[in-house]
Amino acid sequence: MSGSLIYLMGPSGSGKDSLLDAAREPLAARGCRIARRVITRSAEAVGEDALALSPAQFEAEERAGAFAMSWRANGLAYGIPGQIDAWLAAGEHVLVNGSRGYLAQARQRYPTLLPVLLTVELAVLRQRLLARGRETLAEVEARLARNAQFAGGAAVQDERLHLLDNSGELQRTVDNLLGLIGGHDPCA
Ligand SMILES: Nc1ncnc2c1ncn2[C@@H]1O[C@H](COP(=O)(O)OP(=O)(O)O)[C@@H](O)[C@H]1O
Ligand SMILES: O=P(O)(O)OC[C@H]1O[C@H](OP(=O)(O)OP(=O)(O)O)[C@H](O)[C@@H]1O
Repeated sequence: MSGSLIYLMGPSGSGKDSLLDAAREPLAARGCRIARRVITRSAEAVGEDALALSPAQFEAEERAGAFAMSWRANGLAYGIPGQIDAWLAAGEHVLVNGSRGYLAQARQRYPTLLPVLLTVELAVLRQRLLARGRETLAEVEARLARNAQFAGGAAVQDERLHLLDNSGELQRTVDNLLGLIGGHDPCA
């Protein structure tokens, strides 16, 4: 039987990378892998353990069919390696750091995916983006504006969506993610 795909989404700064880092070991213990993303962001950028490619390299990989999923946002290109299909086919569960803007397309390819939306109060979001210090003030404002476009939109009103609040302690969010996943069996 094929494994389940957990598609994690959330605004920039909501804590997706932090959550995945903190949940890595307990997820692995439940037979759930976290896909390593390919991003056209410099390798020095603080944050997740993603593979950095230049835009030209990314496009070449994309054309060659290297990605199971790929999208553009925040002036960057993001890809999920095609390797996840082999993992899923082998019955392994896979968690990906996805995009709200790409959810509909992701669903077309993986109709049974489990969509999880990480949420955080707006004031906390702004403060976390500023404290992270990775983006310029203009880039932070652009990310908040992108988030405002999603608020109330189809991707966040979907009744199949599982909401996970990360306004408080990260460990509580980790526990809630594990509970959510366990409750839907993929990584139980
Ligand atoms: N529950 C939390 N409490 C306090 N700070 C957090 C929490 N979750 C994440 N952060 C911090 O918020 C910032 C954004 O988190 P990050 O994981 O980079 O978000 P994303 O990957 O969604 O853009 C980071 O500086 C991180 O340390
Ligand atoms: O359509 P959206 O839901 O807005 O998502 C667009 C992209 O932004 C996020 O990137 P990322 O996690 O790299 O954000 P970060 O740069 O803040 O870490 C998310 O993971 C998507 O790749």
